[in-house]
Amino acid sequence: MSVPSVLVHRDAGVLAKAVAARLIVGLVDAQAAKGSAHLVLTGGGLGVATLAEVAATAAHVAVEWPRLDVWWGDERFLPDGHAERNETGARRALLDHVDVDPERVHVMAGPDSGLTAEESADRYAEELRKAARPEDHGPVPSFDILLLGIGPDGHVASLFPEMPALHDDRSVVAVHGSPKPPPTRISLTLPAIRAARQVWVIAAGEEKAGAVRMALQNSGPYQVPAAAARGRSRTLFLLDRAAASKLPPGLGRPSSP
Ligand SMILES: O=C(O)[C@H](O)[C@@H](O)[C@H](O)[C@H](O)COP(=O)(O)O
Repeated sequence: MSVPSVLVHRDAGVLAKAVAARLIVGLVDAQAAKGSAHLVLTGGGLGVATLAEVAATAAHVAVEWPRLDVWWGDERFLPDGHAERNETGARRALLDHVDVDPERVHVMAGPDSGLTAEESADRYAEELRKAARPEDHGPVPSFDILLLGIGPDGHVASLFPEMPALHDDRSVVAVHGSPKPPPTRISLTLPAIRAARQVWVIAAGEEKAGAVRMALQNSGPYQVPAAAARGRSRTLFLLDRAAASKLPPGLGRPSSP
């Protein structure tokens, strides 16, 4: 697993723009190398703001959107089209504005599908399994870039401290009793997250500073799930100054004036 690199930007607005630019280049590079790419999106305010900045960046046309597989790290178990679904935010911010192949936008089914949360998680795990190739050596594709927001409690995706999902070796699980509403969610597990080539943890605001520090100081993954958010070849913590404000000196190189 890769040791995290930390990049710090002036504020949340600059951070979202910088992550968007980095994401465009990362996808272009992955597609140049392999002909296609797998991207895992995160929910949350900063995750969606980043996608909106991708849509607003003229260079996004350099991404071959029809050859991108879009996944989610987690989803709120809400009906299709619900304003609080991570999918809804992503479609409004970006996916409705680029020519993605609908067959390659892999949605975590909500209750309107007739599935229970457990069945929805199982279906997603199967979709991931079908997309995996022998060289991935596992039940999920080697995601090129996997985005994660982080909560003040150190959660990533819908993996909250001390919850059973953290001990699950499947790739996708249903989460009940989420401390962050809504209570029922679908989430990739840590093994699925750690199958990614690159994991980017994005965070802005003072309220994330403690979680960011714990995530970078090798806390236990059950107390701080973000501490296990590591990519196979690269891990980035992309922060604004406020979210980086509790890092020990020397950790966190300012990336923008
Ligand atoms: O479904 C969700 O809510 C997200 O997947 C969750 O993991 C989010 O990324 C963090 O809680 C950060 O959210 P904010 O960026 O809104 O603080």
